[in-house]
Amino acid sequence: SLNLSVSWLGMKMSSPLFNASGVYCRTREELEQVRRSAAGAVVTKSCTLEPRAGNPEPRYRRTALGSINSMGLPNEGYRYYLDYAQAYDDAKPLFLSVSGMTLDDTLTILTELAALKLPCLPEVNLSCPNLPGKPQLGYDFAASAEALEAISRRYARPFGVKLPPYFDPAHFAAMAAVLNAFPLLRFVTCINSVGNGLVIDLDSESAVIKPKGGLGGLGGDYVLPTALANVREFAVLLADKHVIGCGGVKSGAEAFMHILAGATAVQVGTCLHEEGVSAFDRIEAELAAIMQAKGYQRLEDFRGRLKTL
Ligand SMILES: O=C1NC(=O)NC(C(=O)O)N1
Repeated sequence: SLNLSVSWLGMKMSSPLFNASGVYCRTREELEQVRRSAAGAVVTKSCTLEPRAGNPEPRYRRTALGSINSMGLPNEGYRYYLDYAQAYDDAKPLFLSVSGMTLDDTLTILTELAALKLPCLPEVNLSCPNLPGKPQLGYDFAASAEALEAISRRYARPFGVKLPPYFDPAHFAAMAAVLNAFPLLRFVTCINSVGNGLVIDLDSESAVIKPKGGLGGLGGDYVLPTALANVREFAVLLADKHVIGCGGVKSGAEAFMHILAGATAVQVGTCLHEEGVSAFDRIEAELAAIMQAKGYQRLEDFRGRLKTL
């Protein structure tokens, strides 16, 4: 029979699917819905030192090809998520997404996380594209190296990062060189939304979201090929690290593609936002059907085995 489980970094996931940070994970009610669902893990909304209301609305829109968002890191503040993690008593892995407004804030949050000696791993967000005036850290290789150096020294435990999409082999190589210098960095999640797209409504002749003149991060069908390329490139370039796939997953087919490209596990964002947590059951069943049809019993049978022409 089929086995869709994933064992990595001392954790076991019964399904390779879980939520993308930011979706179904701001409040404990949402987190509990994901925990009780068929998802194999749970990740929290990126947290900051203080609670944040985020950007003015409208700040999220579904479109025919996916989504655009400029949420602006609305969250309950890091203590809320540490409290949730302390009370969390489930075999399903819990990841804590951290996105301090400054490196110091991120280090403060991580230091308090370390002190709690919880099993949950941090996913440090280097890629929020929606803070007016703040560039995505992941596009500044020197600043990324500085942050990873400080985290490795101060947190000094296994951690992961959420990366922005890159679009040039020189950038894949440059960021891989930075990431490979940090052995405590055990996973990268590729990708965050494709930053600063502009969706225009023809009838109203207007942008569809309010922040930043309508600029926002793209998700869904728009980003699948970019997400797959980033998963593939970092799966090849990073030595002894896991790549978590994120971007454009709406069925078993895209989940299969992410794993074929090298993903250890796969996050679902836009599709989860639109469909709800039943998406995990559906996508998992579709993935199993594809594996069955191809004669694969386990994810290891095809993970990373993308062919080229
Ligand atoms: O990292 C992020 N990516 C997004 O696409 N949106 C959120 C946000 O704006 O809070 N953050």
